Amino acid sequence: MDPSAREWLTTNSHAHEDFDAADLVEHLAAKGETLSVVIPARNEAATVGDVVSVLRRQLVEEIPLVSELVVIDSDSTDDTAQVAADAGATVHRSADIAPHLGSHPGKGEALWKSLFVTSGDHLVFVDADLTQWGPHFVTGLIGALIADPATQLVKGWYDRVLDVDGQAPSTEGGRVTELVARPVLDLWWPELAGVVQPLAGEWAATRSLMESISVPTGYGVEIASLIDTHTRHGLDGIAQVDLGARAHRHQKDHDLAVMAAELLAVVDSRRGGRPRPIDVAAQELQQFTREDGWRTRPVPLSQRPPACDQAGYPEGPR
Ligand SMILES: O=c1ccn([C@@H]2O[C@H](COP(=O)(O)OP(=O)(O)O[C@H]3O[C@H](CO)[C@@H](O)[C@H](O)[C@H]3O)[C@@H](O)[C@H]2O)c(=O)[nH]1
Ligand SMILES: O=C(O)[C@H](O)COP(=O)(O)O
Repeated sequence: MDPSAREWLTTNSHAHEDFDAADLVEHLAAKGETLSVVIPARNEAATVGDVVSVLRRQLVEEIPLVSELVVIDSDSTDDTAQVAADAGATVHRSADIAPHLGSHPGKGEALWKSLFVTSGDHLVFVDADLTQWGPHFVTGLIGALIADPATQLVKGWYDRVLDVDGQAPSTEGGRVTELVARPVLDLWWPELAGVVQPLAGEWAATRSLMESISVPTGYGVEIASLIDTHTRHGLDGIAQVDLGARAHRHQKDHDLAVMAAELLAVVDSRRGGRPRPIDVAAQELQQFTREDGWRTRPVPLSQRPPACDQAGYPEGPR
C-alpha cells in the first residue's frame, strides 16, 4: 500500500462507537452548527419509510442531533414521496428545486439540488434503499466529520452484504466498488487506497465543500467528490468511519455496468481526458444478450457546476 495511504489509515479512520449522539449535540450547539441529513430516493417506497422513521424517532425526537431530515424525490413513479412524508421527512421533488436551473435525472442531481433546500453546516447523505443499517450510520459520519477541523468529507465503510436471488448471502457485495472503483483509484490515486468503500452512499461533507465542487448528475457523484476533495484538501481532508454492516437493494449486472461506465467517465475527466463535444450529454454503452440482441444504454455525463456560483443559491452566513 502507498505509504501515505497507510499513514492515513492510522490517523483518519474512526469507528462509529467512538461517537455518542448526545455528546455530538453538545459539540454542535457549542459551535452554533447544525446537521442536515439528505436521503436521495428514486422509487424506494418499500424502504424509505423505515429509513426516515428510524432516523426521525432516534435522532430528531429522542436526541436532537439532526436539524433537517430531507428526502429528495428523484423522479419517482411510485409512492416514495408520500411514504417519506408520512414517516416524517421534509420531501422535495428534485425537479421542483431551483426550477430556473433545469433538471437532470440522477442521484448526483438530487444531492446537488439538496443544497438549495437545506441549511445545515454539515451534510450527511444516506441511501433510501437500505435494509440492514442503523442510526449509528449518522452519528458515526457526523462524529468523524467534526472530530478534526481539517476534515471535509467522511466515507462510511462496512461489510457489504450480497443477497441476490438463488445464492446464499455473503459479504461479497459492492461489485462496482471492487471491480471498478478500487482498481481505478489504486491505479491513478494510490494515496486513496485506504478508503474501504469509495462508493459508499452513506457519507458526510461540510457544506463549504459541497457547495464549491462540481457534481456529476448521475452515479459519478461519489467518486468525483472523493477525488476532488483529495485534489483540493489532500488526504487530511478525508476520513472514514466503520459503520458495521450494510445491506441494500441490488441492481442487476447490466445496470451496474452503466454505473461503472459513469465512474470511468468521471475518472477520465479528472485525469484530463479528451474533451467531449459540448452538446454530447451522454455516451452510449452497448450491451448484448442472445435473447434480446444488442441494446444501447445511455451513460449520463452531465455535471453541475459549484452550487455556490448559481443564481438563487441561499446566501450565507449559515
Ligand atoms: O436516479 C436516481 C438513482 C438513484 N437514486 C437514489 O440513490 C440511492 C443509491 O442508488 P442505488 O441505485 O441504490 O445505487 P447502488 O447500486 O447502491 O450504488 C452504489 O454506488 C453508487 C455510485 O457511487 C452510489 O451512488 C450508491 O449510493 C451506492 O450504494 C438510492 O437511495 C436511490 O433511490 C436517486 O435518488 N436517483
Ligand atoms: O457499491 C457498489 O459496488 C454497488 O452498490 C453494487 O453493490 P452490490 O454488488 O452489493 O449490489
